[in-house]
Formats: sequence, C-alpha cells, structure tokens
Amino acid sequence: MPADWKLTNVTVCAEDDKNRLLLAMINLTFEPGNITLLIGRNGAGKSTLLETMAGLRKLQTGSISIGGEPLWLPKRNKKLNRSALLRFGLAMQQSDAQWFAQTAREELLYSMRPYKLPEEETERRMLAALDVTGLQPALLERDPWTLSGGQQRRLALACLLACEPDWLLLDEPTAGLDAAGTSRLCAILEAHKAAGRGAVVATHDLDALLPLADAVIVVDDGAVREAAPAEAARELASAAPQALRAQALLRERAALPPEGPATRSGGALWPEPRELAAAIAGGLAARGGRLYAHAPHAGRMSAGALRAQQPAAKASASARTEQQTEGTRSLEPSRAAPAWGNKLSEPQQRTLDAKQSRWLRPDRFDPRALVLAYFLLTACTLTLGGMGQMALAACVAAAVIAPTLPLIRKWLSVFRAFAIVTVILALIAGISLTPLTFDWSKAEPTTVKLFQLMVIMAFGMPMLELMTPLRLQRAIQQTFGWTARFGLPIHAVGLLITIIFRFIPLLAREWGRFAKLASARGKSGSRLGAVPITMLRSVFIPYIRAILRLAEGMADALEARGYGSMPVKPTYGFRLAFGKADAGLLAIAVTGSFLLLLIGCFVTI
Ligand SMILES: Nc1ncnc2c1ncn2[C@@H]1O[C@H](COP(=O)(O)OP(=O)(O)OP(=O)(O)O)[C@@H](O)[C@H]1O
Repeated sequence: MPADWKLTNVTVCAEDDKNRLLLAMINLTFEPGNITLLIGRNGAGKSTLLETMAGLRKLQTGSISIGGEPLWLPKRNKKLNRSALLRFGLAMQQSDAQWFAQTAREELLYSMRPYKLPEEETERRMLAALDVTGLQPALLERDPWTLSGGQQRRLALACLLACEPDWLLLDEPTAGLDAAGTSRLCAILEAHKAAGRGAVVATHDLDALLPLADAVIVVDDGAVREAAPAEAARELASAAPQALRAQALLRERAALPPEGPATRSGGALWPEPRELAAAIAGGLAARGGRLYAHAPHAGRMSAGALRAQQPAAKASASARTEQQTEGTRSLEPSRAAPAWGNKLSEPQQRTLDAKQSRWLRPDRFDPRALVLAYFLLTACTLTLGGMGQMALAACVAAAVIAPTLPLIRKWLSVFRAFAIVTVILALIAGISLTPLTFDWSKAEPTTVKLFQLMVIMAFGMPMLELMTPLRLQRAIQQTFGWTARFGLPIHAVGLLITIIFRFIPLLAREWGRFAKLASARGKSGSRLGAVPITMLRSVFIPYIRAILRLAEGMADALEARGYGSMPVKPTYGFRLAFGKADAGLLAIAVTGSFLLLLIGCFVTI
C-alpha cells in the first residue's frame, strides 16, 4: 500500500565541500493520492530535494522514511534500504542522458530488472507503458540515442511507469514535450493519483501542472519557503482578472522576478521583456558593467530609481508572503537555520568563501608558476628513496598542499583508493609462499616507488584546481608560441594538452553521474557514488560510449570553430604576467624542495 513519505530535519551538503549547504532543515510530509509540485527559481534546490528523497544525496542530518520504513538503513547509515527504493521511480532532469543499453527494449527491461517480474508480466508492462506514453512498439528496437528529444523523454517516463511504483518523482517532466505529450503526461499523473499513488514533481510549467496539483511547495535557496494546498494558488487564479496574474504571483514568490519596474502598464506583475532588458541594463550600468550598455531603453531607468524600488518591492513581496502563508501550512515546512554540531553560520560561511575565492581562485596563479613549482617539488621527491625519507617527504607535501585542502577534498577518495592499492601491492610483493612468510626487504622497493608516486600525485592535485584549461593553453602559447615560426605545431600541442587537462575532471564527473544513474535505476542499496560489482558490466560500456560521445561533441565544436580547416591564429585575449602570488608560490616550492633535498642528504633510512 502507498504510504506517507516523510522528511525530518533533512540537511544536505555538497559532496566535495561539507561547508556548502544545499538543503537546510527540510521538514515535509507527502501523502499518497496527492500530486505535489516543487517550484522555485533556477538553482533553488528542487532537483537536489528530489535526489535527496530518492537516496542519491547523503544526509548531513535528519531522516527520510517511506511508510514508516527508513530510506537509509539505521545501522549502516551509508547503505540504502532496498525495499524502500522499490517503492518509487525517479526521472532526473537529464533523464534522456541516462541510456545504458543498445535498444529501447533493453532500457525498459533494465528498469524492471530489480522487480524480478515473470517474463509475461514484463512484456505486458512494457507494451502498456509504451501505449500510455504514446510510443510505437516499433521504437523498441531503436537505439534510444537515435530517438528525438521528446521521444526520449517519453521513453524515460515509460521506464518508470513499467515498474508501477507507488511514488513518482519527476524533475521537469514537461521539458521537451509537445502539447500532446504534455497532456498525456497530465493524464498519466491523474490516473496515478486516482490509483491512490503519489507524485512529487519539480517544475517551472505551472500552466500545465498547477491544475492537477494538490499541494505546492516553494523551494528557495535550499529551504522550503512555503508549502500550501494548491487550492490556494488556484483560487488566486480564478479570483484574478486573468489566470496569468496568479501565476505571475506564484512565479514572483518562487522565481523572484527582477525588482524594478513595479508599476507596469495593465498592472501586470511580470515585467515585459523590454522592461526587463532596461532593468538589467540599468543595473549593469550602475555597477559599471558595459554589457548591454547600448541596449534599447538602457538607462531609461536610472540606477538610483532601481535601488529605490528594491526595498519597496522586497517589502511588498514579504507582506504578500505573510498574508498567504497564514492558514496554509498543512505541510509544516521549516525554514529554521541549520543547527547541527559546530557547522559554520551564514556570515562565517560567506567570509570563508570570500577568503577562499580570493586565494584559491583558478585565475590567481600564472600556470607557468604552478608548473615550475610542481617540477621543482617532484624532481626533488624523485631523488629520495627509503621509507624514512618518503615518510618525511609526505610530511613536506602535506604542509605544502594543506592551504588548498578545501579545493582538493574531492580528490581525497582517489588518494585513499591509491593508498589501499599500495598496501595491497606491498603485501603481494612481500609474500613468500614456501614457507608462507612476509619479507619486508622484498616489499620495500615496490612500496617506496608507489609511495613516491603518491607524494607526486599530492603535489599535483592543487594544480588541477588552480589552473583553468584556457589559462594553461594561453601559457603554452605565450611561452612557446615563437617556435611556430620554425614549423613546430605548438598551438596544436597546446590545444591537445588543454583538452587532456579538461578531460580528467570530466571523466571523474561522468563516472559520478553514471554511479548515480546506476543506483537510481538499478535500485541498488550500495554505498552512494559506488557502482556495485554486479552492475559494473552494465555501467562500464555505456560510460565509455558517453565519453566517446563527449569527445565527438568536442571535436565537432572545434571543427565548427575552424580548427584544422584553416590556418587558425590563436586568440590572444589576455596576457599572463608573473605577480606577487606567483612569487609567493615559488618561494613555498623552493622552501619545500630545499627541505626535500635536506631529507635526501641527512636521513638514511
Ligand atoms: N554536488 C554539488 N556541489 C555543489 N553545489 C551543488 C551540487 N549539486 C547542486 N549544487 C547547487 O545547489 C543548487 C541547487 O541546484 P538544483 O539543481 O537543485 O536547482 P534547481 O532548483 O533544480 O534548479 P533548476 O530549476 O535550474 O533545475 C545550485 O546552486 C547548484 O549549483
């Protein structure tokens, strides 16, 4: 039986930065037989909330349960409860980028696999899901990637419906659908609701989905700003002279339209595109920006007028929010500030962010200074040998990279994996079978070499974060551009290095995405971000295909920009110059290298 979905004091942080709060103290209860809309501006946290409900984001605090059953297993907090996972289906925003298999049929079968259905039932559900989403059975043998955007959306929905889950979590389900597709989606949701099942839908498409909704939740800046029965919103729509007015009001509360033109012709709440352009241009002009400086109407609204209108607009928005919140808190949202452990308060967070962004910005250092510092430190590390020397070298590396810790935290799992591999290989290298003994003298050379690699890797990690591909390319062009006069393909080499550099984080990110998809679609209760061994085969090949597609897209983009087809002159949009920060960086690298050399000279173990 479908049952309540309950979130209690849920707080979520970014995976790679525990100080970055994505959701703050969410308290919500969703009831079966209801359709709840999540609305809010871009970046408000709607997708994050849906992914959290689906167990794709780790909870910092709080708990989630479905029908009283916890989503996360209480004793092994890192593992998901498989029986809870089988109760819902999630269609992510880029559900059309989820394809694993060669054909649409295999995709549907893959989605239904965790439910272990008999063959006949599987076939019946597959055809029913196609029928209800308006897809022809002939499409079953097609590669999902060759379907149109809208057809892929429909297929993603069919994959969910074929599993007949109690709950549907849909992220922007109408995006890319034509009018017929949207009304089909609405009919599907109505039928789902009539069957006593529930749905939570993140959307910007109020026109299509508001009429179906039972409740509307406004998400703003990672918190639930307001939760109200949809009736209140619909009443507004019927009371207003035009439905658009109510929708504009909702949008205003969810998406905060640019403040400024408060009184407009016809009293519309949503600004006309021209007014909006003028407001943006005025705002930019006030801040000294020159973009749009020549836009029509720019300057019609003075910066002073714009500023003067902001407090008034804010005050009226908050007054409206208070009025409408009264008596509509059936879902008990909480906007309380996060209050766990000794996490940072908002002002502290802002100060920390500001400091980090000042010192650890990717445009802070000249890539040549970074490369030089890296070469110095790694060359000195390579002169060392012996476990004692390497242990001290690791201390030097830790001291050098410590200030960049907030940036490189996301690489620590790679580092940990490498350390585990080192221990395993050292054990293997040192084991003698006849008799079974461990000989450290045999294991030591392997361990020292791998340890050395680890230290070199540690020195390199901040480089990946402190240098953008464009600045690296620029550094190569600026330093070695003169060799092109002698026919050396330096610009092509620079581009190649940059692309490789760009691809390393991209590969990691794509793998993370596939791990998420595998968990969501495979209903695996394994640790977040980890692909279970049983799924490796089904994930690895699609992953390689996705990477090849990425490479193909990149090649097309380069070709479109003229690389390879005409004598391209590199764009010298900016010049790099050594600054104080670079001098500081090199001073640290020279000191570190000096210490490493001292270790090499005076430590003999
Ligand atoms: N892994 C992450 N690390 C850091 N920030 C993240 C991460 N995931 C999401 N965010 C941030 O959280 C915020 C909310 O993102 P989310 O995708 O939930 O927004 P949304 O409301 O769904 O927006 P849209 O309407 O554009 O789809 C964004 O600012 C996003 O950059």
